[in-house]
Amino acid sequence: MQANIIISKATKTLSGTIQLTGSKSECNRALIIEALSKGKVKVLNISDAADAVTLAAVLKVHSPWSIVHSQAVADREPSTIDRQPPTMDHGPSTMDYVDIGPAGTAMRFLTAYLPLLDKNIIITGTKRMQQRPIGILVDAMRKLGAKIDYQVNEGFPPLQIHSGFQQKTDRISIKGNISSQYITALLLIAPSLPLGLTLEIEGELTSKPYVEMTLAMLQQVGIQHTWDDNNIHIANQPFKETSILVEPDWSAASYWYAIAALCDEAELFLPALTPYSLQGDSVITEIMANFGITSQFKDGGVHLQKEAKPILRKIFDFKECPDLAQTVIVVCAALGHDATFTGLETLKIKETDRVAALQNELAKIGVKLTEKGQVYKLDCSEKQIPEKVTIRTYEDHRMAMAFAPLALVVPQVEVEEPQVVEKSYPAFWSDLEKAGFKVDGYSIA
Ligand SMILES: O=C(O)C1=C[C@@H](OP(=O)(O)O)[C@@H](O)[C@H](O)C1
Ligand SMILES: C=C(OP(=O)(O)O)C(=O)O
Repeated sequence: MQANIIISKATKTLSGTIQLTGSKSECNRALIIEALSKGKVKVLNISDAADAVTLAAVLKVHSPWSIVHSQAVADREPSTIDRQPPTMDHGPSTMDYVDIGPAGTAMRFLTAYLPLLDKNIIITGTKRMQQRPIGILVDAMRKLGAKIDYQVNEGFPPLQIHSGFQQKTDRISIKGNISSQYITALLLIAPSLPLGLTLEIEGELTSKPYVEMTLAMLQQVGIQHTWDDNNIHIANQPFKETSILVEPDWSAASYWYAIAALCDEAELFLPALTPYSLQGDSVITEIMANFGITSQFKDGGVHLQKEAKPILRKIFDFKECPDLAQTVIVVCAALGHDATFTGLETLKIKETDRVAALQNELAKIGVKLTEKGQVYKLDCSEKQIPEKVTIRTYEDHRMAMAFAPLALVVPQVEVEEPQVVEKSYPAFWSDLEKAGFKVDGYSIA
């Protein structure tokens, strides 16, 4: 465990260039595609995000092809994978064991992918991962023909995946309002299923841009689909020989937008980000325009600039960009901007209950986030700025990164368990230092 760090910033100004790591979402999709394509598709600009590193290491061992598929992957230590002795429960075959830690997308994508490998594998994750629901996806995979058992609690990891997958149907109906990751997981394996797959999405679809990202990436590698009303269809079809270039992570960029929004003056360059991103979180450019941040795409990246202007927007919806919720809510709190938020339903089943975590930590500066049905209101009327605030991170990278910008308002922000940022943005603290923040107690592990 790492010691707490204390963040401070002498001036409310920001300048320079920050090179962000690759998108965890794009990279995790690309890695699964690379594996299923048996190396026909290569991944370029693999992300440093721990979740992507872990998934790459798992796929290095558990892949339908034996060639070591990319040097970057080959160099990584599969530290989370152990071959266990056979267990009595699963007959004579070897039971492999995969621990994907806190990586939600990796857990969901592997739950669809691993049954295709004809192996016996237990897949588990952190204590929190064992509380993140997966029943909807397991039910869908069972209907498709996978043999999956729950090891401890019905509906939650760890899962025992057994060999012997045989596709039983080409049509699955699946709820869309809990996590889009279940849908992405199924779409990623669809072209490799002998009968292809038609997915009927029941009810509303949450986090829709992530499903669009999946389909766009599949299209890039030659996989066609149709999407009519609620039905997405992908036939069995081959991947084309090509590469996928992972873009920098727009969710990571959001913290720099937040910092800029809390500065008096800001001019920052984020290379390689484009306005045509597959990542729905690129909508941060529009959201932050309300806080005076202009985004100019030139020189092969985006230039952020701060203009003083009144904040007029009062309602923000995060249904299509849930990972931006903490960033924007903390900015509103720091600026004392009372606002209303919707689309936060899925936040309760992410790395932590993010609504409860936000409520607890915002209370430390006297800001209330109240819940009425599906509408959340921020009340800054009793906001008070202490000399120092200590932020709990609840094993959630986004709690650490969303609250760090508060150092522009509170003289000292202490962050507990700062290593959580490794999940998606390992260089976050060193990038803050580069940008002129003082980060005391920080050491690269
Ligand atoms: O598909 C993806 O890469 C993701 C989908 C979203 O999850 P939900 O679909 O569960 O909202 C998002 O919160 C997560 O960080 C990444
Ligand atoms: C929810 C997230 O990740 P995951 O579901 O992949 O753990 C996130 O990165 O905010």
